[in-house]
Amino acid sequence: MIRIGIVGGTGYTGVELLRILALHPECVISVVTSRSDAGKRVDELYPNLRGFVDGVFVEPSANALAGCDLVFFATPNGTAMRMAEALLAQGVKVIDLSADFRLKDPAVWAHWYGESHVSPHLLQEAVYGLPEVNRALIRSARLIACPGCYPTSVQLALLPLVESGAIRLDRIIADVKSGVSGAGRKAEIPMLMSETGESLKAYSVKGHRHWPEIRQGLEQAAGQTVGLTFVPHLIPMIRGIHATVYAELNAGYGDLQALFEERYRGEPFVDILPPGSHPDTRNVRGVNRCQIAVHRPLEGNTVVILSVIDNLVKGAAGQAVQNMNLMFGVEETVGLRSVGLYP
Ligand SMILES: NC(=O)C1=CN([C@@H]2O[C@H](COP(=O)(O)OP(=O)(O)OC[C@H]3O[C@@H](n4cnc5c(N)ncnc54)[C@H](OP(=O)(O)O)[C@@H]3O)[C@@H](O)[C@H]2O)C=CC1
Ligand SMILES: CC(=O)N[C@@H](CCC(=O)OP(=O)(O)O)C(=O)O
Repeated sequence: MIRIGIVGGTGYTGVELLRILALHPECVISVVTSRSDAGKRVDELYPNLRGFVDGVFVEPSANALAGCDLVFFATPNGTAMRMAEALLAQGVKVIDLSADFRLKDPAVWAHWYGESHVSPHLLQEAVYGLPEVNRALIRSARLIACPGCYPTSVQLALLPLVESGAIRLDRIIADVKSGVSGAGRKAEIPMLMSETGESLKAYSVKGHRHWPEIRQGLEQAAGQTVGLTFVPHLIPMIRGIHATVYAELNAGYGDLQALFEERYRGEPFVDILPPGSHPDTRNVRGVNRCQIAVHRPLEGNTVVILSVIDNLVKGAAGQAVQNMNLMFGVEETVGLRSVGLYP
């Protein structure tokens, strides 16, 4: 059995990890941390876990986590980079759901995250945990940087086009909407129901920290620089991400539906929908799945890709468990097979 530690067990991605891991046959949840709820029973804070998760939250420390085989960080940016090294030195593997190890260049990381990176050498070692790209590297990694939620939806939408040279790389547009759980559980006025409940707005148009992450992934796939406009939006739903991605086709681009079906053939968690489909976030709610549809509008030389995920599952905790399965030699889909809720 894999002995699991979760740092940040009271947050939205933390409790989603608990929900998935509670039913995982190869895991035992050994340590779950919280500073503000230390001493409280996990199922007192989250009664949905009654009968599935036993134990109390404990204060986070390398000592408390040392007996684990694997520690997930479901913490704000800037936390894992301060604790990962001590754990790795004790032979504990680490999967970070935050952005601490996603960017390879420490200067770029410092620019977008507002402080210097405290473990820059680990940026080189960390494997970007997008299994549809890095499956072989993930299997032998001891430190995984789980992709952000927006970057997961956008990269999966674009990889077949970028890898095959089907589109112009200098004018890609990603228009992406997120539910409010993407901002986490912390209390903030802009996230109140009365602020977001009947309202839709874009934000960070000038630059969002997921922009360099998406670009890094696309540039690795293309082998050259890309030009990307990324505009995130906050929409009045709890879970879900809907990406609408626009790109200009190059001459001789071929059958796009076949391109996507071929690229993701055998991928357990990417579902290419039939031609003409319009994916809906509710169909992936609570499941580790990305549904994608490829469209050619009537006019122009544009391809439009629609991509939906649950930000807390394929965009965070589910993808983290997918990585765990690969790292520990467990069949990739174990603990992750489920069907979305409808309606
Ligand atoms: N929400 C989402 O859709 C997604 C989130 N992510 C990333 O995952 C990470 C977690 O997100 P989310 O679950 O939404 O966040 P939340 O704000 O909901 O939860 C954060 C958790 O971290 C703990 N925590 C906060 N500060 C520290 C600290 N300094 N040391 C140890 N524990 C700490 C909190 O508990 P306490 O303060 O009691 O210790 C809490 O349990 C973030 O980096 C986020 O960007 C990634 C993809 C999607
Ligand atoms: C809706 C919303 O606020 N979303 C978050 C991004 C989600 C996320 O958690 O991103 P990281 O993992 O990179 O921190 C935001 O825009 O800041």
